[in-house]
Amino acid sequence: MNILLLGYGKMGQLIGQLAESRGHSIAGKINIDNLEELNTLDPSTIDVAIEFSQPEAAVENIKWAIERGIPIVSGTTGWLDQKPEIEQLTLFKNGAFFYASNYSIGVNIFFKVNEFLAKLMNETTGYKSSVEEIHHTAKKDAPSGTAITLAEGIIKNTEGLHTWNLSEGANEIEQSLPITSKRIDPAPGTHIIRYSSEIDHIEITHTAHSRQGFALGAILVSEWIQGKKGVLSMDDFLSF
Ligand SMILES: NC(=O)C1=CN([C@@H]2O[C@H](COP(=O)(O)OP(=O)(O)OC[C@H]3O[C@@H](n4cnc5c(N)ncnc54)[C@H](OP(=O)(O)O)[C@@H]3O)[C@@H](O)[C@H]2O)C=CC1
Ligand SMILES: O=C(O)C1=N[C@H](C(=O)O)C[C@H](O)C1
Repeated sequence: MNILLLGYGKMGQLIGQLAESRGHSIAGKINIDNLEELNTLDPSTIDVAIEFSQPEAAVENIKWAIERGIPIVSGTTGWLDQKPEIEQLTLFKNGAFFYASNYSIGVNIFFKVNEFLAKLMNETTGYKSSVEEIHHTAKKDAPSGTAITLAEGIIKNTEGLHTWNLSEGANEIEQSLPITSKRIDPAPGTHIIRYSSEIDHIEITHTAHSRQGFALGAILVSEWIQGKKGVLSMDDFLSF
């Protein structure tokens, strides 16, 4: 595949290295300071655009690819209020748009375990649920996209929980799941789900040891998306 990297920071660089080691070529490495390079590219030579940039840049990057008929695999977090607009454009242009808040296979297994645990906990009383995420200090958004996906998985399966809130103290909000965000270097990404009662607590944790799992997942999805159309997600890609 010939891959265009939209965003060439920590993730873009790792994806580039890994993609080349799998025999793919890189059509371009686009950052804020060389955006004009996009005008020199021939879209018909690009098999996929992989987008890991920043919240304010994601929508324009994704639109750029969809409008040129290039399948787009996006991992940028913190812009999802505009996802419906992107989904509409994808369908209108008969394009291919893939989004995941986390491309690691381990985290996607963790998402399933989280939903299963939430269903079990919904059958009992006395436990308070919460989410904690820990990332490096350069992260621009909070809570993490992964923490939001985890919170949605809990809320969907818990009677009486209707929303989530970014928790900065001990204050509890009725019918809301608290998410705590911590920024500690060099944490690539840790997510903890807790159910606490007076008697005990239950905790499940996913800890990324590096960014390798995110990068590999994005490449595997980019290989898989070839020839596909529509709005796609990890549920389409994974068989579990
Ligand atoms: N879904 C997943 O599995 C994962 C998602 N992420 C998400 O991916 C995103 C990127 O993460 P990461 O690589 O660590 O962040 P970095 O800050 O290291 O990289 C982001 C890059 O995007 C560049 N950029 C800024 N504006 C634009 C633009 N308009 N077009 C193209 N590139 C631009 C930045 O350039 P400059 O530095 O010059 O501003 C920077 O090089 C984040 O939103 C993060 O949350 C991260 C890991 C996994
Ligand atoms: O910014 C990061 O680094 C990460 N961002 C994603 C998120 O917001 O969930 C995924 C991963 O945890 C790393």
